Amino acid sequence: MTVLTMTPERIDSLRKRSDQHKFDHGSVLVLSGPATRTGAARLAAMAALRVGAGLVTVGAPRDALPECAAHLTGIMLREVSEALDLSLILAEDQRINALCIGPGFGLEPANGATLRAALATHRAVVLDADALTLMAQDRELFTQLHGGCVLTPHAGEFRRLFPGLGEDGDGFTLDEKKDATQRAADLSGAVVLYKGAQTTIAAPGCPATVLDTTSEQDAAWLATAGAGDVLAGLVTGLLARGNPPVQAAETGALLHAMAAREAGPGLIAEDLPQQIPGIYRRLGI
Ligand SMILES: NC(=O)C1=CN([C@@H]2O[C@H](COP(=O)(O)OP(=O)(O)OC[C@H]3O[C@@H](n4cnc5c(N)ncnc54)[C@H](OP(=O)(O)O)[C@@H]3O)[C@@H](O)[C@H]2O)[C@@H](O)CC1
Ligand SMILES: Nc1ncnc2c1ncn2[C@@H]1O[C@H](COP(=O)(O)OP(=O)(O)O)[C@@H](O)[C@H]1O
Repeated sequence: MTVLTMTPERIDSLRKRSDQHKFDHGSVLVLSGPATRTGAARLAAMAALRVGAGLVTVGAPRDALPECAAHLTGIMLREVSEALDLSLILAEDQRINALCIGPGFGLEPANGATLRAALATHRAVVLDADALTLMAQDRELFTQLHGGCVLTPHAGEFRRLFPGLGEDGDGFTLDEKKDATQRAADLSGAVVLYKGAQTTIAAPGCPATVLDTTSEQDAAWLATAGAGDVLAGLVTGLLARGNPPVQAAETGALLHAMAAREAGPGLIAEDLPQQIPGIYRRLGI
């Protein structure tokens, strides 16, 4: 079994060199839901910025712009009210090289069109939460997935998106979870990061890797609202920084668990991105 560790190569890939500027570290766009539902996207955006993406922008519907502006400082803001807005932004700004869609996004039918527009550009994209549910409801969207996509389902989302592959009432052994993750990656053509105390990650045609935190009390505190949104942002930031999708998923999961250890019992989602500087310092980055 391949167990994930923070190897010297992984640590090296996280460094910034003195001859680089912000655009060398990629540009992220995180799509938000409407007013009163912007928190999840903001958590993801903060995580993407902390992990080292050069620029991070939240794309939000018009009614959500004041709420986002009141909360965001180092993160930029654009209006994305419909699919056309996203297509125009992505056509105009070729530097945006990683997207995050799903946290707090909403399940309105028009969001399916926005998701389709994102997939059509073949940009690297993390699909989480509502993006996964939208794809479960519209199988045509599922067929648009490509090798630059990373899917980050929890058990409920996995069951919806991959009927017949997810856990039944008896739960999964680790081998069963690995097998389901590999099959899901093969079916979707995307990297699949299946969340939980045992996180399994697979790329199409490759065996799954495992991050097992079942014996860790601190990691159990990740069972809190928004922790998954932070993970989605970490992976998106790592994609923007040029990591291949499977490496971005693996390094993101490792940093997420390290952030939980660092923050400890009582942690809430907002605490997780703030742990990254301390973790990087201790890793010698
Ligand atoms: N700060 C914010 O703004 C936050 C905003 N958020 C946003 O809220 C939106 C809804 O997302 P969501 O995940 O809460 O709900 P949903 O898609 O209905 O799935 C939940 C159902 O699945 C099932 N289930 C099974 N296993 C499970 C598991 N391991 N973990 C969790 N669920 C599991 C479970 O069913 P049960 O097991 O109870 O039968 C449950 O009924 C989404 O946009 C998200 O980004 C949140 O991120 C929080 C912070
Ligand atoms: N008991 C646990 N032990 C370790 N990690 C956990 C545990 N419960 C949840 N997590 C992690 O916390 C995150 C929760 O994500 P998710 O269920 O999508 O929550 P949200 O939608 O509220 O952000 C995932 O990364 C998951 O692996």
